[in-house]
Amino acid sequence: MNVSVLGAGAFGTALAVSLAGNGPVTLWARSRDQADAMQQARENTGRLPGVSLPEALKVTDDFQMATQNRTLLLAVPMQKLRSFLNDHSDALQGRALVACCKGIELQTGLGPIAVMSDVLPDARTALLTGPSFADDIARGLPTALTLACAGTGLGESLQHDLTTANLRLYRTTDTIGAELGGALKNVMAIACGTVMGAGLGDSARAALMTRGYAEMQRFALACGAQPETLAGLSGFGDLTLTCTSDLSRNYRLGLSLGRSEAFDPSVTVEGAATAYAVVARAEEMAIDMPISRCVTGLLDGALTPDAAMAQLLARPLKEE
Ligand SMILES: NC(=O)C1=CN([C@@H]2O[C@H](COP(=O)(O)OP(=O)(O)OC[C@H]3O[C@@H](n4cnc5c(N)ncnc54)[C@H](OP(=O)(O)O)[C@@H]3O)[C@@H](O)[C@H]2O)C=CC1
Ligand SMILES: O=C(CO)COP(=O)(O)O
Repeated sequence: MNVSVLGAGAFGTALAVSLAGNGPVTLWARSRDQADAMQQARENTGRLPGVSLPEALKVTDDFQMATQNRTLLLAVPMQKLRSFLNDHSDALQGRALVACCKGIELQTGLGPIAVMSDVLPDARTALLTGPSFADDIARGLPTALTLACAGTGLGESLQHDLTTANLRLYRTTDTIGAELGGALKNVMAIACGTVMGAGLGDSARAALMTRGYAEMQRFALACGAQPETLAGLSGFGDLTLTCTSDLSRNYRLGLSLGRSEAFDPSVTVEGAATAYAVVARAEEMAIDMPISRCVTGLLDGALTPDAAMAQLLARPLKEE
């Protein structure tokens, strides 16, 4: 099995480390300096410090060389996916591409699979998503993910290629459900972090997670997702992880909002742009997304945590 991971951030590096347990893996970094430094130090000191890169993992900035392999994982942030595909469209046309990002594109309202198909109509596409911190995967801790692929044959072959000793992949053909579960849970994680940062309590977080899940389902089902997918690893599973752990960057952004503290803008926080994308699309579709709307209000500075919570509590009473 020959796999390349394109994008040497925290997640790309972690996946490459795990996959190297199966055989040779190439990890592509866009900067030559970064590729050289990683190749020499055998560590991604910037994004995944403390994890040794195994022998079977080669780091390069040579895109042509990296794309010789059969399976290509794309580990760049959601809002950068389109420009990455455009920059490398010649090499990626007609290939099997597995997106590893979570989110909805701000300009178009599309998820990762739809963006890949939009830019490269001949590509065969899949999505790897679900509850997993890069650090856990890289340290070989047990992890289960969802591999979403509309084509059963390609899905089975990717599931086989990308499963490792500690990384167990489940398969689905519901690409819409997998895309939306992974995108929306990040918005809910910002909300939950805010509640915890503001000291509003564990009970409030449990309420937000549950009503957030209802909101995720409402939106995803209206977009054509299957309810079982939302209840699986890519939806409920990732919601649980991200809303309860301060290893999550989305949750940590929320903590900062709750505490009125500054947050480093260079950190990848997918839920921020996705919140705006979801609210815009929900308005077009006349879907009620009160928690997502509050998250955009918090991000804008238009709402304080207390005002957001007061807004949610003052909504008309209804059946669960
Ligand atoms: N970290 C995690 O625990 C997990 C992350 N994910 C998902 O993985 C995706 C990536 O996140 P993560 O790796 O953590 O983010 P990081 O911020 O750690 O890394 C992002 C990487 O993308 C690269 N990049 C950005 N723009 C481009 C571009 N236009 N062309 C090529 N490369 C580019 C960056 O390169 P440079 O350094 O040169 O800027 C960097 O290597 C996100 O969607 C995230 O939700 C999913 C599960 C777990
Ligand atoms: O997606 C993740 C866990 O499944 C990682 O979460 P963050 O992007 O919030 O760090």
